[in-house]
Amino acid sequence: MTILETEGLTREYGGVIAVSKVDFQVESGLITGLIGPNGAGKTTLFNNMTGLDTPTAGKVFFNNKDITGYPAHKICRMGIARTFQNIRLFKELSVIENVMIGRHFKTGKDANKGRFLNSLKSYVYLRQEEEEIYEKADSWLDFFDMGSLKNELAKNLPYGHQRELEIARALATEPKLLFLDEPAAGMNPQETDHLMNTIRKIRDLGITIVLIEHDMKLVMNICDTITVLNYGQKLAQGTPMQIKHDPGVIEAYLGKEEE
Ligand SMILES: Nc1ncnc2c1ncn2[C@@H]1O[C@H](COP(=O)(O)OP(=O)(O)OP(=O)(O)O)[C@@H](O)[C@H]1O
Repeated sequence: MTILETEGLTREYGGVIAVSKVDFQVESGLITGLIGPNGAGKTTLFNNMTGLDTPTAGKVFFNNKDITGYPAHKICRMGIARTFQNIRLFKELSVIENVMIGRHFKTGKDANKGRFLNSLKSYVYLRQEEEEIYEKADSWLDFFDMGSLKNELAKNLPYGHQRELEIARALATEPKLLFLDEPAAGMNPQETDHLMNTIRKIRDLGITIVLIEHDMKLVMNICDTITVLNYGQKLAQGTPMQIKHDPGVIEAYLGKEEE
């Protein structure tokens, strides 16, 4: 079943066509890789599917609903979460507070509900909600084997843990679909191996994953399906094996990587 798709998605900046008429499909329950050389349009496509940017043409559908142009917070509440290429943690906050912020983002609307007249009721409600948010964040940290680090400041974590903490924060919004933008960037081989296991574990929870990644070992090992962009256009789509042997892909991308 297709959980998300784009139809003819195009994003033009002035004269630059960053993404051109891309039809991209994400199948529910799978890990989809999005690869391509630098400047191919991967992050632009991510931004246009997650509400950080609006396509100049084309459509985005989530569970068959047209979400083109929806703002990021609305898309998040519908069940799509993401991480970014660069680390965006609150470095002076604790590890668990960073995860709780993700959960607050999801529940924020309800927490503000009965603002004035129901202030006492809402105080009790917020206390309860805060405890639930803490418990939930705690269980996500256990999932990431970071339970013992929950009171550390985020800035004191080793790099690989910081990147995984960002994923934990995104998961705290309870998404059905998770976008990861270069999750292994800057990781050493041990950290990358740990990340691969983590991503598989997330998929096994039933969460659909789309990832942009330059690390070919990671992409080829964990993706069920891969889409390749080149100069803003879709060049190929298939299993890792099909992509590995696609002459157009080898010329545009993998060939260069193997040099
Ligand atoms: N806000 C913008 N204004 C103008 N041009 C942009 C903007 N964002 C992206 N571009 C251009 O669009 C093209 C695609 O960029 P994008 O960042 O999406 O590529 P990418 O595949 O994610 O690259 P990388 O692997 O290096 O992160 C590039 O030529 C880039 O310079």
